[in-house]
Amino acid sequence: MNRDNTAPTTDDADGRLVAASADGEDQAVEAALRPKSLDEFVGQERVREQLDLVLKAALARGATADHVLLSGSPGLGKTTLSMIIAAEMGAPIRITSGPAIQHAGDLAAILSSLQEGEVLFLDEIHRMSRPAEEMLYMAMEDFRVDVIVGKGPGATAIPLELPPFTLVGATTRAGLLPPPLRDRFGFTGHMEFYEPSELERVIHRSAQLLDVAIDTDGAAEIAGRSRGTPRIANRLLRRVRDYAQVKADGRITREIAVAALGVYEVDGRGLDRLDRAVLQALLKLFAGGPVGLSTLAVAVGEERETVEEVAEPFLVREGLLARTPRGRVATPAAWAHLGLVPPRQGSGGAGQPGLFGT
Ligand SMILES: Nc1ncnc2c1ncn2[C@@H]1O[C@H](COP(=O)(O)OP(=O)(O)OP(=O)(O)O)[C@@H](O)[C@H]1O
Repeated sequence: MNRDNTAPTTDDADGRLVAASADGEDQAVEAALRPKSLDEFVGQERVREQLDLVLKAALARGATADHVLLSGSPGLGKTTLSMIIAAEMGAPIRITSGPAIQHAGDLAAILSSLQEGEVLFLDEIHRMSRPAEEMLYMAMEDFRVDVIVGKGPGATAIPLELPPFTLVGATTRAGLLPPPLRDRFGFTGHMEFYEPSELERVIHRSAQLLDVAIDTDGAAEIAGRSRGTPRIANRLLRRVRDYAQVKADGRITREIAVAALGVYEVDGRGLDRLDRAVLQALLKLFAGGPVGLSTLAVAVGEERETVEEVAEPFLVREGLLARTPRGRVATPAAWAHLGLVPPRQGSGGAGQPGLFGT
């Protein structure tokens, strides 16, 4: 395998234990934990089943598999799945990413060195430069690129034939892809967040590979705090393992997992210190809102972008916070989660009586 670029998306890789994007340690350990076949890949039943058909049909025809687009949040297994596609097809894989391809020439160099049937994994495909994107259209459709030689009026396009290859594009936001690019994929798989029971299976599998003893309740406890994301589940498992080794006999039980994740400030629902600070400010200082984003950010001493991009998406997904035209509002579940009682209707607070029936 060839990795041209290892830069992860860093939008929330700021050292948080519950960040969905990969940090350096993750990258080192992940290779060992990645499932190697579709059978080993946990969850994502629909994508797995559809992909299985696509790959088996291509194998039966003796052809290269259709181009595949995988969309979904960081850490849900897009890179893993691309490696599995290559393994199932018995093909080598080349890994690169949109931000690493700034010029069409960068892409031409990669494409022209591919072997027949090779899988090209292009992470963050929505961040590729425009000229490279246009070159990719032709490469995907006709297995051909025009290499421009020279500059200005004397420039000439030299057509270059490419061997058939399978492009696996990954994006966190399929909606950002221009339709001509989206349309050139024969198969699109949308990766969903994982159910806790699926994450439990991921955790048991990883524990076995890491040679860590863990019981059912211990795995369930970690799974429930992993925000639907295998990468976070694997990371929490490693931190709980550390705790179990230092403070106990190395075996992970529910009690150990609860104590360890308490030390790391990841609560029962997977919220960390920042998430809880935002909720606490919203509830305690603004009686549940509505309150403007900037005001909320000042109250927690963070940048507006940090609150909006790092903390809020998960709080919204969990149904703890709502973004409304009048500002941020806490839901009844937020009060319950922090063990607080919402103010009574018409009690004069900044709350918005009636919005959630509180
Ligand atoms: N379905 C799964 N079963 C078991 N482990 C998984 C699964 N999906 C992901 N993982 C594990 O989670 C980690 C992150 O997965 P991966 O790197 O494939 O995510 P990604 O979606 O490509 O993330 P990014 O968008 O940040 O590149 C890997 O260690 C992988 O082993």
